[in-house]
Amino acid sequence: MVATVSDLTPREQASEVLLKVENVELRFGGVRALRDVGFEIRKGQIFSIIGPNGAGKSSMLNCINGFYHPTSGTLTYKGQPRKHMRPYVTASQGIARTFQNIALFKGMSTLDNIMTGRHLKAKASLLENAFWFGRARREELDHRRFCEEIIDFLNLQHVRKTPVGTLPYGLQKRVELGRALAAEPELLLLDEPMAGMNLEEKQDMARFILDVNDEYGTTICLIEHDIGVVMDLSDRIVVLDHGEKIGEGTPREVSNDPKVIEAYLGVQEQESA
Ligand SMILES: Nc1ncnc2c1ncn2[C@@H]1O[C@H](COP(=O)(O)OP(=O)(O)OP(=O)(O)O)[C@@H](O)[C@H]1O
Repeated sequence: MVATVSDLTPREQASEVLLKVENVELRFGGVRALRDVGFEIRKGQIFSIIGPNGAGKSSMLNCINGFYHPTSGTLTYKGQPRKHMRPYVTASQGIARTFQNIALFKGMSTLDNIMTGRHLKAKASLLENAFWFGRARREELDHRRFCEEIIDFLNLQHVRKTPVGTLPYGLQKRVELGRALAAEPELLLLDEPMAGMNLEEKQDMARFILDVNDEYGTTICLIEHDIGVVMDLSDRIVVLDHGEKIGEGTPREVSNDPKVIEAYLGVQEQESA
């Protein structure tokens, strides 16, 4: 069941629905990765999707960015229902993502990796780019300036020229966030941004996620197994289990929901004890 408006805070009620997911079903042969899933993400929210391994979280993110196409159900982004949209089209409409396993160009520098996030913003023609004159030259300089701002924002100045493959894991994750931000997304999908990080790296990443949401006004959809982080950051949480939505609400509502405790939070506590 999608949350009723009365469940939302006044700030959330005042903001428009950016993404509406209705009755989404996703099958891989006999596997039903998602079953009748529905929720709404409002502009400005930090929205999290949680649940045990194999619950369907990444599948949901892949449906949102067009990597998978739901077997049935509807995704409506900015009021427009979408049908079989490819990732580059969703990207051009303002949806960017990071991946569970870092997907960067390891031999390239931090700056060059972040610059790759700008390619959809390029308008210069092939000819202009080939000879690097006129619009191509101006664009390149603008993109570079924009990426340098992101590097400052994410505190990456000291590694701006370093090949990312040589950076510690936490910094690589931060570069990946920078590359996603370079696309100036309205909706940023983060797939386990804290995975494999130590406590200090997690605290840094949590701070950056809050700052991105606050300073850039970016709406965030987060998948994360670190429940402490999820509870601290999220405005709203949806809980999946075996492809089904078993709970939704504020962090407080979700953490007190017996169904969610039984399926996920209780198990998490036992594992970390
Ligand atoms: N490309 C695929 N082909 C076949 N089955 C898939 C595919 N992608 C996902 N699945 C199946 O769909 C189900 C949901 O997987 P998904 O990766 O979405 O779960 P998850 O909640 O993200 O898990 P985790 O927390 O371990 O990343 C699993 O049973 C998985 O094996």
